Amino acid sequence: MTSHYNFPPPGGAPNANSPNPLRPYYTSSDSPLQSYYYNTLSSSSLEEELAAQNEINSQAAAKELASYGLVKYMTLAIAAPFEAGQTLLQVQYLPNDDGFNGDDSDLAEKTRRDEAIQRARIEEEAERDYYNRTGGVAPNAGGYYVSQYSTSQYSSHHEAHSTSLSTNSNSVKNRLDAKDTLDEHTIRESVYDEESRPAYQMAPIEGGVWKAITDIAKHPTEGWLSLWKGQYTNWMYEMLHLFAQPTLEATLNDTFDLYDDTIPLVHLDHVGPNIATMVTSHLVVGLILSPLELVRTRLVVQTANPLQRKYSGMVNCITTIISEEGVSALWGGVNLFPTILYHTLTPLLANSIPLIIDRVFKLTAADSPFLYSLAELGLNTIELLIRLPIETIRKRLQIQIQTNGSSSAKKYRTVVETRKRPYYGMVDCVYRIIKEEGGHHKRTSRTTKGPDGSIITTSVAQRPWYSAWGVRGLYTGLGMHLTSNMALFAVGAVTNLQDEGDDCALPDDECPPMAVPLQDTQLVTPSDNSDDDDEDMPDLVDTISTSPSDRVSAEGIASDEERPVKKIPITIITGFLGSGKSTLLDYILTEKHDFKVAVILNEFGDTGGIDQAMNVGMGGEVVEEWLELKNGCLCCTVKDNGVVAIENLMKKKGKFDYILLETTGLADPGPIASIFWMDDDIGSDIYLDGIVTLVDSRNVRKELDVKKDDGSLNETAKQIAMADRLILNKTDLVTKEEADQLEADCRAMNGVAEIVRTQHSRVDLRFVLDIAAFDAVRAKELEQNDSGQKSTASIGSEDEIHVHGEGCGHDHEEQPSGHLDQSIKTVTITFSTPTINQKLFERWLQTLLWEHYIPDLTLGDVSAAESSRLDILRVKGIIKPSGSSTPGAKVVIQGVQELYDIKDAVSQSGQDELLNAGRVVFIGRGLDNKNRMIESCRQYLELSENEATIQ
Ligand SMILES: Nc1nc2c(ncn2[C@@H]2O[C@H](COP(=O)(O)OP(=O)(O)OP(=O)(O)O)[C@@H](O)[C@H]2O)c(=O)[nH]1
Repeated sequence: MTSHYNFPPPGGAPNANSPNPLRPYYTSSDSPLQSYYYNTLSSSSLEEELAAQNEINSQAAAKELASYGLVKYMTLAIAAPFEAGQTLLQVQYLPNDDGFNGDDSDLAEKTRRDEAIQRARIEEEAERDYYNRTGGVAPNAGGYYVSQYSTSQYSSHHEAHSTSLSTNSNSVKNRLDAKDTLDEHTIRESVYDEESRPAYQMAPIEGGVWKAITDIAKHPTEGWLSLWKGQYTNWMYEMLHLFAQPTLEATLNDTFDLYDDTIPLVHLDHVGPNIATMVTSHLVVGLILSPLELVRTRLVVQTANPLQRKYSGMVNCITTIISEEGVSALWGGVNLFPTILYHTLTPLLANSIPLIIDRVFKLTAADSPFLYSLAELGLNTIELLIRLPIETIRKRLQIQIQTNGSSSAKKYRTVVETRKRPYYGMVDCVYRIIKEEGGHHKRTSRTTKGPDGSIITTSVAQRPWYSAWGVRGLYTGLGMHLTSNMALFAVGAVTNLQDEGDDCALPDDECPPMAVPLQDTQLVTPSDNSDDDDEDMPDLVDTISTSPSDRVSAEGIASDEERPVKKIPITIITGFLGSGKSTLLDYILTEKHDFKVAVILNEFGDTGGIDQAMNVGMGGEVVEEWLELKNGCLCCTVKDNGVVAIENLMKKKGKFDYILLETTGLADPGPIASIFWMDDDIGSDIYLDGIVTLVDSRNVRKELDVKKDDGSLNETAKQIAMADRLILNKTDLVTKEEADQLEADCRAMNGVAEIVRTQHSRVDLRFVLDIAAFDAVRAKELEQNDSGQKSTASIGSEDEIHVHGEGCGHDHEEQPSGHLDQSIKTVTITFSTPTINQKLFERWLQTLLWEHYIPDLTLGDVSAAESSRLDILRVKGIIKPSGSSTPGAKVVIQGVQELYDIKDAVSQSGQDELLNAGRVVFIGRGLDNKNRMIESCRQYLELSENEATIQ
C-alpha cells in the first residue's frame, strides 16, 4: 500500500532535479513533517508571535517556579519537626538490656554491670577490628562502653565522676564542659545512665514522635531551632526530585512510545510498561540524589553544639564526606543497596494502591466511598509496614562514617545515642536491631554451686527466642504514621461521602460522578439536560445505519467485547460563533447513548481569544480539565497546543469510541485537520474522521459577508467549504423556503458534504460519527454519487430523521440564491479513459494546490500572471492509475488546503467497481473558469476533450 503526504515545497530553492519545468524549485518532500512545519510555521509574523509567546511563557514559568519553590519550602518547614523527631527515633540505639530490669538487688546490679562491661569489651574489639580492616580510625569512640577500665576501676571511676558532677551541678556550663569530656574515658553501662551521658546528647527518647519533638525543643544544646536541621537540604532534594523524576519518566515514555505520565496509572489498561518507566525514573533520580538524603540525615542527627558539631551545612557536609570517606561514600558502600530498595519499593507500593483498589477490589471512590477509604487505609498500612523498616535501616547506615583508610575522620557526635559498632550492611542491621533492640529481656536470679562448694547467686538475662527477638526496633515512629493514616481515612471517607451527593453546582441528576482535575483550575462542565439515570431511555433516533463504516451496525452499536481495539476517530466540530457547536456537544455528552465519547472543548484554533473569554471564562485563563460524565463520556478543555493533551487522552484508549474536537468559532479548520490527518500516518492512536460544520441558518449570510483585509477567505466560508458534514442549525429561526435556499447555496459551495437540518443541534449521532471522510472507504461513496446529487437529511421533530436524496419524492433542486459566498465553488472532473497517469495528475494537482493558479502549458509561467488566485480548500477523488501491477487498482486522493494524500483504495466488492478512470472533486475559490480548469487538466494528463469533462 502506498501512502504519502505531500506538502508545498519551501519557496525559492532551485533544484536541478525538479520534475516540473514550470516549477524549477520543486523538490519532493522527503520529510513530510519537516516540510509541513516549515510551511506552517515559517512566516515571520508567526515567528515573532511565537517568540513573544515564548517570552511570556518563560516569564510566567519563572514566576510559577519561584512561587512553587516558596510554597514547597514552607510546606517542608511545617513537616520538618516531625521528620526530625522521626529520624532521631529511628537512629537511636536502645539495647534490650538497658534500663530497668525488674531486679534491683545489689547482686543483680553487679552482675548487670559485669555483663555490660564484658559486652562492651567484646564490642570494642569487634569495632577496632572493623576499622583496622578498613584502615581508618574508630569514629565514635565516645559512648557508653569504652572499656579501658576493669570492673573495679569502673566503680571507682564512676563514683568519682558522680561526685565531681554533683558538686558542679549548680553550674550548667561547668556541667556541660565536664560531661563533654566524659565520653572518652567513661564506661557507660547504660544509655539511661544520666551521669555518664555527654551533655550534648539527649536522654533516650521514650515515646513517639511528639515526645521526640518536645525533647529536642527542651534540650539545652538543641532547642527548638534544631527541629529544622537539614531543612534546606531537604528542600533541595524535593525540588530537584520534583523536576527530574517526571522529566525522566516522560522521556522514557517517549522513548518506548508509551503514554506519558500525566494521567494516573489507574486509568490505563496496560499498566506494566508505565509502572516500569515510573519505577525506573524514581530509582535513577533517587540514586542520583541520594547523597542529599545522606546529608540530610547526618545534619539532623548530629549535635547542634557548635563545639562538637562536625558539619556546618549541606555543602560542608558533602565536601567533608568526600575528603574523609571518599566520593563513593556518597552513593555506594553500605548505603547502595538500601537506597536501591527504598527508591524501587516506595514508588511501586504508593502507585500500586489505587491500582489494587481498582483492579483487585474493584472499588471506586464514587460508588463505595467508605469501602474505598477502608481499602486505602489497609493498603497504606501495609505499605507503611514495608517502608518503615527500610527507612530505619537506611538512616542508621547513612550516619555511619565509612572511613576510606587515607585520612582520619573527625568524630561524629549524635544528638541521641547511636550504635557504636557499625553495621556491616542491611541484613546485619536488620538482624542487630531485632536481636539487640527489638524485644524485652527479663532478668532472673540463678543459684549455682561454686568450686569451693559455696552457693553463688547470679542475675542472668533470660532470653528465650520468642522474647529476645522482636521487630519493635524497626518500627519506631509507627504510631505517628498510623495516626495520620487514620486521619486520612476519616477525612477521605467523609469527603467521598459528601462528594457523592453535594459537591456539584449542577442539579443532582446532572452531577458527574467523578471529576479528575489535572490542575487546580476551573472545571468546565456541560450545562444542559441529562437523563443519565434512565437505563431505558430510547435511542436518540431510529437505528437506521447511515454510517459508512461497520463500527455502527444496523442493530445498534457494537459491544466493547465485539469491537476490536482500533485507532480512535477524531471528528472536528467547527462552525461560526453561536452556530450551536456547544449545544451539539452538550447534547451528545448528556444524552443517554451507548457511545463513549471524549469531547475536547474550546481552545483549539483560537485565533482571537474571543471564545476563550466566552467559553472558558474566569478571566480568560486557559484550563485543562477532565470531567467524566455518567454516560461514560469525557469532557475536557485543552490549550491550543493541545495535541499532546489529546495524546494524553489516548491513555484512555479502549475506554473511548470517539473523540469530538470543538474548534473556536474563528478557527480555520484546515490546519487543525492537517495535524490529525498527518498524525494518523505517523502512527498516532487517533485518526482524522472528518470535519463537521454547524451553520447558523439565520446569521450565516451576514457572517459570509465579512471581508478580510488581506483578501483571504473568511473563516465561515472555509468552514463550510471544508466540511464533510454540514449541519444547518437553528432552522426554527428561518422559514422553510429560507432553509431550502440556504441548503442549495451550501450545496453550491460544497458539493460533496452531506447536509442535515436541525434545531438545537439535535442530530443523529451517526451523522457526526464514523464519517471516514479521510478513509479509503470513501472511494465507494464517491462512486455511488455519480449523479452528483448528494443525500440530505433533516430532523423535523426531535427523534425523527428524514433523509433527502434521490427517490425521496421531494423537490430539493433549489438554485443557489447568490447570497452566499459565490467565489467558493465545487467542480468535479470525471475521467472516461480506462486509466490515467498518476504522476502527471500529481504534477498538475501540486500546481493547483501549491502555486495557487490554474496552469496553461501553452503559455508557461505567463499563465500564472493571467490567472486569478486559486485557493483549493478540499480535494477528494478516486482514480485508476495507469501502469499499476494490479489490474483495476484504484487510488484515493484527499486534500485539505495545501496538503494532499494519495492512498491505495480499499477494494469494495461488486458495486464498488469504477467503470472509468475516476473522478476528482475540488472545492475552493477561483474555480469559476471551468473551461480553463478542464483544459489545463487535459494538457497535463495528455487527454482529449472526451476523456476528461468537468461539472
Ligand atoms: N433558537 C435556537 N437557538 C439555538 C439553536 N441552537 C443553539 N441555540 C442557541 O444559540 C446560542 C449559541 O449556541 P452555542 O451552542 O453556544 O453555539 P457555539 O457555536 O458553541 O458558540 P460559540 O461557543 O460562541 O462558538 C445558545 O444560546 C443556544 O442555546 C437552535 O437551533 N435554535
